[in-house]
Amino acid sequence: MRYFSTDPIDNFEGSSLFLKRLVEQDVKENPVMIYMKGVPEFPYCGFSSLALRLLRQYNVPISARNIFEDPEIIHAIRDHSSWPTFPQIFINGEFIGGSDIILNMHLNGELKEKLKDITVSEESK
Ligand SMILES: N[C@@H](CCC(=O)N[C@@H](CS)C(=O)NCC(=O)O)C(=O)O
Ligand code: FES
Repeated sequence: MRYFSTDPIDNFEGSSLFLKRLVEQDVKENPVMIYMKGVPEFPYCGFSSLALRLLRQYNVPISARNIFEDPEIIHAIRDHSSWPTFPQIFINGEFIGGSDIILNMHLNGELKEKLKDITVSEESK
């Protein structure tokens, strides 16, 4: 499980262009990316917790970012997905949806299909 922080980056952190690029990079570089409320160990909200719990059943590397860490990132994420609420899940760069959608896809087998080519690399085991 990878968990990102915006802290170590101090050049143009906080600017809307920086955050837009950060989101683009997140979803490009991380096959399963979740923007959530809280950190994976302590989800702040049941919706984020549910989405994470479902994704964790598939033994794929999951990357997460806490939207409260830098609330400005919320705008960049919403601009990228055109989706208003959190959590937001991206798989292979594609916006998938929030917890309702992930739950439905888990139940109908679509999530398994979407995640089938994503493997856990040695370093993230
Ligand atoms: N039905 C939504 C539930 C998520 C939801 O309603 N999230 C709300 C409450 S956590 C939200 O993000 N509201 C906007 C905000 O808090 O900025 C889903 O499927 O993901
Ligand atoms: S933080 Fe209240 S419903 Fe998610």
